[in-house]
Amino acid sequence: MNQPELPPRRFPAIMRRRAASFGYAFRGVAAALRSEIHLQFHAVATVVVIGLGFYFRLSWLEWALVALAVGVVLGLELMNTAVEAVVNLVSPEYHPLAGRAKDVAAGAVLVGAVAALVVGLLIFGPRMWALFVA
Ligand SMILES: Nc1ncnc2c1ncn2[C@@H]1O[C@H](COP(=O)(O)OP(=O)(O)OP(=O)(O)O)[C@@H](O)[C@H]1O
Repeated sequence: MNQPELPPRRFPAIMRRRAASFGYAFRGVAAALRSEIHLQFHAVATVVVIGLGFYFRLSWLEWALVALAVGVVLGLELMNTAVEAVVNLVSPEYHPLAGRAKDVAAGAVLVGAVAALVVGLLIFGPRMWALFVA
């Protein structure tokens, strides 16, 4: 008896496209890390914060807050890098709107960094105080 004809196997093709998208995203992160000094600084700060987190044995909730803060800052820094690249592409010459776009993108990073600083001070501040001062 003839077997019923199976539909074409599309699942692997979808998976391949997803994997390619992840590849492009990782390539973007790597390119930004190579070229952006601010992002390199945040990456080093992230490694330091993770080390401190293990040293001070953070709770799950504290790890969650730290992860959120780190993710927000790194994500905004990447978005800022993307905005700068697009602005440089479409407006290499001076234009007030180009300047505003770059300033606002930089402002977004600043807001995220201040929030992350507050989280860091609340979580690590008392522990540092107890370690070095008290
Ligand atoms: N094409 C432009 N038109 C108007 N103002 C600009 C333009 N390019 C940059 N600026 C102004 O100069 C500032 C610094 O721009 P720049 O491209 O040097 O970015 P940056 O924040 O120093 O980033 P990075 O150091 O990561 O390259 C901007 O925030 C903006 O105010």
